[in-house]
Amino acid sequence: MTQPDPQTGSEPAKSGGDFHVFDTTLRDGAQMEGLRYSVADKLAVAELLDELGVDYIEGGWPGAIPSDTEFFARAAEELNFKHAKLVAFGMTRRAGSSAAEDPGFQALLDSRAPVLCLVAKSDMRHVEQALKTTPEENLAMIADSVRTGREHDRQVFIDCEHFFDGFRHDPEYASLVVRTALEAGAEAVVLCDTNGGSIPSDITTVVTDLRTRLEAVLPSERVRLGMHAQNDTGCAVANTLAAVQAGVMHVQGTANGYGERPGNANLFSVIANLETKLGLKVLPEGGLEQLTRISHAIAEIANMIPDEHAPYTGHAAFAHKAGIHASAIKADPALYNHVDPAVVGNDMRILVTEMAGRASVELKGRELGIDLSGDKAALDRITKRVKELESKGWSFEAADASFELLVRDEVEGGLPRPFKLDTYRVIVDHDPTAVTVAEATVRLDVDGERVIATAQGNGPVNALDAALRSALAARHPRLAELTLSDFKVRILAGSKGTDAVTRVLVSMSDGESEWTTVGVAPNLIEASWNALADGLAYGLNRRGHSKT
Ligand SMILES: CC(=O)SCCNC(=O)CCNC(=O)[C@H](O)C(C)(C)COP(=O)(O)OP(=O)(O)OC[C@H]1O[C@@H](n2cnc3c(N)ncnc32)[C@H](O)[C@@H]1OP(=O)(O)O
Ligand SMILES: CC(=O)C(=O)O
Repeated sequence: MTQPDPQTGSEPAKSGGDFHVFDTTLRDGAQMEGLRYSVADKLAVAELLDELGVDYIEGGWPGAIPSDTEFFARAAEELNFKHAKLVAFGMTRRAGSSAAEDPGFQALLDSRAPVLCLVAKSDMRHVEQALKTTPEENLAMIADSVRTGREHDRQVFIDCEHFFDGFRHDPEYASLVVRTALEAGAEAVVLCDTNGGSIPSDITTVVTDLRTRLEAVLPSERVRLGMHAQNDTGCAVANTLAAVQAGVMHVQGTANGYGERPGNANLFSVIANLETKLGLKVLPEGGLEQLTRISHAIAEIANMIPDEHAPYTGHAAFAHKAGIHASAIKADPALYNHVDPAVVGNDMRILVTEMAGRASVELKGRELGIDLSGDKAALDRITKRVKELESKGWSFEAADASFELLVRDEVEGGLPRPFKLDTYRVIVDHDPTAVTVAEATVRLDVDGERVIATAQGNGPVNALDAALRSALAARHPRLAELTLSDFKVRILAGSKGTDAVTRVLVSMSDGESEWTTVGVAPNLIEASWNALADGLAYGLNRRGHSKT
């Protein structure tokens, strides 16, 4: 790749060429508080990252962390990457020894990983106070470790810990560390903002100065630098891009930005920005479209809730709520999307709330397969109803099914209702010697016939659900396929504190898709009933109206 010129701001090259995307989800990402992968999890994440098309996957630190040693042993047998190379992370050999005799270094070779990434000290203060050795011995540790790795046919990367702080403190020494590693045969030297305290202008200044120093003593093609940014200033992605624009050709980061403290550079944002903003094709063909899927799949394996608001991959990354936005999107989605969401495998969504205008309602209708264009009167009525209901605590943005029921009420006289409620009654029976049970009785009008059913449950809503299903089972056997997948309650403070209302969101599934309805009432059971009854009615009608 031709490096962009930071002085002239010339355009970066259009192809990634020998640019590296280096993922450290399984090593640095695993240093995140609250995150713990099993070996099987790590194998699954590595496979997903290879599918995405990253060039290097750092799997952990064999020899230091027992489960990482096991991961590398299993990876050597079980993983068959299409594109990526597996990397074993470790540190340069200990002071006063040799890499050949250092047991830690030997464990890296034993891991059978074809690539090593070794952390090295580049800040003089760390050499003196943490390593407690001399500047010369630190350089010898780096050179010896790189050469020994190369002698064993390994590609070797050097991660220069605290590089930016070290360079500001002593630029001569920090540059000498990088030069020593490159001269010893390192594939690239990665500049780490370990404390994450830098901002983009710091990165540009340091990388530019460093390149000038190195290119004065080395051929420019040998000055191969990388960037590893922590997110302590919230600038990790911006810092990585600044480094690329200043000439680095290797970027490190983690899936969804997982990592120690506030995390690492979110590699998915970095990749998307490199491809769509800097014109660098860094993934194989088709990779970028997998970004959203792979981001969510890794979150699931990591047992983390996917970040709804993550750039590019979040569920809300292309969700538009404001009426004015929707009205422009109606003319052309590009007016409010910085890129086409499909490029990263995501979707645009229109949210209908009290901030909606007619355009939002029309676009949302289109998403649900209902053409409202040209029906100004219906658009006015629906927009007005949404605003009124939202002001009373309803929330349609998370309840598409309730919005669809409302729209169909307005334009089609409503979906056929499988039942009409006459009354219900719920009793909760607390017995200190037994499990508390709830009993519900419902009286319904089903196709003109009165049906009464009673059922028990572990709580009032569960009992109501069971009674309703029992009343309808004979006429609607498909009810058995509809399961309750989520139930959320929120108490909304009223104006005087005592007049609070309850909002319930009920999500249901028929095994193929999921839909959500909302109910609002001063009473928890009433709000739940409303959401539940609408959810079941919607589900029973679903085959006829396929989108939620
Ligand atoms: C910035 C980063 O995120 S780097 C990655 C950090 N990750 C981890 O630390 C996770 C895994 N770490 C571990 O399991 C352990 O810390 C081990 C196995 C590596 C070392 O454990 P111990 O031998 O008990 O040493 P301890 O953790 O107390 O201290 C680190 C030692 O490594 C030395 N060291 C630190 N960096 C380097 C380096 N780049 N090269 C050589 N030696 C180093 C320190 O001087 C210290 O030496 P000492 O044992 O003589 O005091
Ligand atoms: C190596 C590394 O993870 C860091 O310096 O942040």
